[in-house]
Amino acid sequence: MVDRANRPSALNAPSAAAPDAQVDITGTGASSKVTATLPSGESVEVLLYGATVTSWKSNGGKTENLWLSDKAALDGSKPVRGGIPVVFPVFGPPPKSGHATSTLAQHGFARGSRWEFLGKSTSEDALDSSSVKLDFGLYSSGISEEARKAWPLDFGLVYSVTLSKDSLQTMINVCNEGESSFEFQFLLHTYLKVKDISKVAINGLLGVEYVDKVLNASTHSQTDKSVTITGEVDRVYSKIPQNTTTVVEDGSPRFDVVRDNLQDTVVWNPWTEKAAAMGDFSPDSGFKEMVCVEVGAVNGWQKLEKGEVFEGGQTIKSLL
Ligand SMILES: O=P(O)(O)OC[C@H]1O[C@@H](O)[C@H](O)[C@@H](O)[C@@H]1O
Repeated sequence: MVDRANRPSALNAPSAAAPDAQVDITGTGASSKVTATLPSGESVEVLLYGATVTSWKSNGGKTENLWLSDKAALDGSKPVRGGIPVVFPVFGPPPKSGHATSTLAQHGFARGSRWEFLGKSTSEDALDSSSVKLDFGLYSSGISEEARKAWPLDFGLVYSVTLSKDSLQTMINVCNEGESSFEFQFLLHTYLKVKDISKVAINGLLGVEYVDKVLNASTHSQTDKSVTITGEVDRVYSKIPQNTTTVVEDGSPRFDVVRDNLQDTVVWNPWTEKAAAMGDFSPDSGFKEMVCVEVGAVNGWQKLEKGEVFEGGQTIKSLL
């Protein structure tokens, strides 16, 4: 169990980040964000609202890897359309009844809550001069009254975002701080930026079963080596045996998405009509420049007993 007294905080964290990595906190209220930049130019930006990573630049800061809608709300008025929203404690629309999450909003409350910046924490990786680790926290006491009423359970989340030269790692730590067990789902809703969706192939899912949300939630098996996107795609791949999913663009590997203690991956692209129907999705043609590859634990529920901790996440490697 995470000991509250020992949680890192922005005030008392030992400054173990890469010696020259620069970390800035800018903005106020719901628009506050933390930016970290490595001496070699790579950077990451995390909005405290949702602990949403809104930008990740590699290649000396020259290549943006995440798609962010031109109309994404960055003022805390609604979850961010783009970047990496954190989905917890339920994925998609919650079960209609009979589950503790039933009255929560789609994708839960974590992406719509203001997180705390806990600071630059010590870790072996962070001692490497080419990486910096930022920790964010969200606790039961920090969510809206409405969310607390809908899910009155005591939890602590610590979300760690580690920027290295060619990769970004995002890991969640979920702790049950209550007196009884609870169940949850978790997902990292990553919007990857691509140049041309017609040239994108997603590999690493061959033979995996998926639920196709576009085809009435029917179950299928991935029979092609690559998933290609030529229309709306909304698939939940489950129990994936291998940890790496590779996004290939124009024949060359562009991203490796490596799951850590997570077995599921959602592939989503809204395509023409769904994109146009979302008020915060812009430009309308933006679906041609993004694909969501969302790692998670969304098949069934993760159960945590009192005091137990779950850890899982991803490392995305930019292969340019
Ligand atoms: O509009 P939202 O709530 O951000 O959800 C976007 C999409 O998120 C994906 O994860 C879901 O599989 C889709 O069904 C959903 O449409």
